[in-house]
Amino acid sequence: MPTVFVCDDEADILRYLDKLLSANGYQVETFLRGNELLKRVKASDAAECDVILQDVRMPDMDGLQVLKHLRSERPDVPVVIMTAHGTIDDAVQAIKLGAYDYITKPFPKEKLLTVLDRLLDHHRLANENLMLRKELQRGTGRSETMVFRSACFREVYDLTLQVASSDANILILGESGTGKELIASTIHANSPRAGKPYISLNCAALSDTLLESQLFGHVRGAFTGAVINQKGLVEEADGGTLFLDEIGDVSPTVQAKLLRVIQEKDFIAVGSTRPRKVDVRFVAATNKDLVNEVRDGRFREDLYYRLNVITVNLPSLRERREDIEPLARHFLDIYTAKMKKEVHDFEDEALAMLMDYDWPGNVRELENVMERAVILARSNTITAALLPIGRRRETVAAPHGAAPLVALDEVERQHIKAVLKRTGFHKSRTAEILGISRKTLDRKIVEFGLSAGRAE
Ligand SMILES: Nc1ncnc2c1ncn2[C@@H]1O[C@H](COP(=O)(O)OP(=O)(O)OP(=O)(O)O)[C@@H](O)[C@H]1O
Repeated sequence: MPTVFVCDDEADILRYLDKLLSANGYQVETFLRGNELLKRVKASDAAECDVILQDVRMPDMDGLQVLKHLRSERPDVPVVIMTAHGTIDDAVQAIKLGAYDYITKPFPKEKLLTVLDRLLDHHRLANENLMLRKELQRGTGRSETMVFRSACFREVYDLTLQVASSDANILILGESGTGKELIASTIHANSPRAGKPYISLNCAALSDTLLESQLFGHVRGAFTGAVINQKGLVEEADGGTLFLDEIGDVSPTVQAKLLRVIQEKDFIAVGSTRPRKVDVRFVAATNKDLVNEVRDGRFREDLYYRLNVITVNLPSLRERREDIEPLARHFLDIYTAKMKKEVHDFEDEALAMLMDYDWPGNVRELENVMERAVILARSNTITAALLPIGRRRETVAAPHGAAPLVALDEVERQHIKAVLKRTGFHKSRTAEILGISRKTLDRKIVEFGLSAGRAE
């Protein structure tokens, strides 16, 4: 339930607002004086107050002064100012001082509720962005062990270390889950930029406008909801490395902006006119055939050449079956330690199944399978029954005319398949209809074996 702090020197109005807002799903705290409000806000933490509704005329303190203090004390809490009819100057001043919006008294209750609703939506979005940014950057500086036994992956690894020491931009190609992100962070960790930021961004996880503002930042007022200046990831990666995953999904507008920052080493924040200098090394990755994308006009050729100074090609897991067993043992160790379980080995049949399977989702799929197996394991060995691979999905015979009874994930698979078919395999549209992110859809396509050629 969102919390509103309301401050007005008229007790009747406070009572009215308290009743109105409480009845509409808000938690309300009221204050008759500006300094009481300030004291409470200073003592509150981020979770305690979502929005402040404040009268601009107050007996103890000038309302605009209160606003000024509020903004410097807690710039994260948006303030809506209430002004009297005919005092537009106050409203203008308040907006200049950083109020989110103003509302003129007397106002119809719907008007106030709409303003608050809209504000909380924007605020929620901004917080989600913040969480997303944290999520996106979670990989920063991680130094995971790279496990392999095959000669072909050894070559990839050697090339990775070799190119890491240069400052060239690098393009990593490989199917989903082959370890592109891991290679990117290894490049950074072994480069002269190692002590500087490593920032990773999945371009397909964000809408076009959000991606642009995440990358280049925005200035206050650039669009509705842009209440503060926001640094972009390009700027945050200054001096370090920016990893752009799923670069093949980037729109032409963002492609043009990326080309500029790579070529000119400067960028312009959304809503700004002033270019800013940065020094960033770009590592990009995709599971798309970029040459095809360039040929079909969906990806700029000049950007392709700028990013693709050196290419690292990651083989799929089925092309390096020698790596399956060491990887499976590696994930077994990780998840038994995590879940504090004593599972040390594989039944022969289980190992044979792992070796036989085609792994369309590559190392990520193997990791997921191992995590699940460890969770479900009841003894100290991984048995074939714990592995959801290579077995036919069971159906229960149905009475004449009725649909067969199938497992829930089969229903999910069929539904995703049907929507994909209906949209002509348009992934963004499909994800939108299903109400899931593009990334989740991609994962499910792999998991359910629904790639374009196979979703017949
Ligand atoms: N050689 C390896 N050794 C150990 N762990 C690995 C190896 N390759 C991949 N992994 C692990 O497998 C998971 C998937 O790898 P990663 O995220 O790097 O793949 P990706 O190619 O970037 O996937 P996507 O294309 O879906 O973004 C990660 O948890 C990663 O740490």
